[in-house]
Amino acid sequence: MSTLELLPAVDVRDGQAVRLVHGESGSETSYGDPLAAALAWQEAGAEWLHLVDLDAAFGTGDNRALIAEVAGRMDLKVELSGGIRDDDTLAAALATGCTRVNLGTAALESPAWVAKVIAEHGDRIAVGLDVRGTTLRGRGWTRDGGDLYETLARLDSEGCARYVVTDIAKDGTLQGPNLELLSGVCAATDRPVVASGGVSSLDDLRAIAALVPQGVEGAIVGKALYAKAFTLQEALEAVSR
Ligand SMILES: O=C(O)c1ccccc1NCC(=O)[C@H](O)[C@H](O)COP(=O)(O)O
Repeated sequence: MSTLELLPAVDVRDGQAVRLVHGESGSETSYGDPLAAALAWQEAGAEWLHLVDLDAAFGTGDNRALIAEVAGRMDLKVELSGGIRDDDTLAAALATGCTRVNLGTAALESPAWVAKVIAEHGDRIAVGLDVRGTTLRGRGWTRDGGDLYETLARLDSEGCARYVVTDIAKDGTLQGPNLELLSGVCAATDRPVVASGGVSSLDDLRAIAALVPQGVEGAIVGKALYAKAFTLQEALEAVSR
């Protein structure tokens, strides 16, 4: 059985590392300098960083220069998310040298463009399936965007390499991941799944790791690390086999 990958999260709003509750704009808790946070996860042994431009996701500006600086300073693999919706924003994201980008809104609103960039960039494109129940949400998780399983079937047929699955009701709440949702998505696709939202404890990570045989490849951890529920070293140890 292979090890669950861990992706500590650095979500950037107005130049600061923050965490939101349910992804809602205005619910920010600030955790200071994004580069310092990213370097801390890297020094603690992270192999991945999940880096989000929340302003770009919400349409309240962007942190493009800062995101490029953080990504450029990392020796680890970077997954870049937030507001990547067209050729310009995709080119800027890929030019940071990140390992892959995570498309959200575009997969709901611009399916033809997403199919094209999946064909062009393959494994460098992941799609974020951000849901309330089984309804997808786009535009910084503020607008409904269709049915999870219908969209998943379409993206599978277009060759999407991987999905980042977030239960918005859990995100930033420290209430534990939605294991049922993760199992449901894994049953519906043969592509790897990255779990996101709600991790609160090492037991949550062990529960997600138990889904690796079903197709879960990784877990994003945000609030729990900032709240010091456990250290990254403890998390890496908990999911290594
Ligand atoms: O990833 C996005 O594009 C995004 C857009 C709008 C709101 C939030 C967004 N991402 C949030 C995250 O990726 C979180 O960092 C992640 O789900 C961690 O959640 P948690 O462990 O519950 O803090």
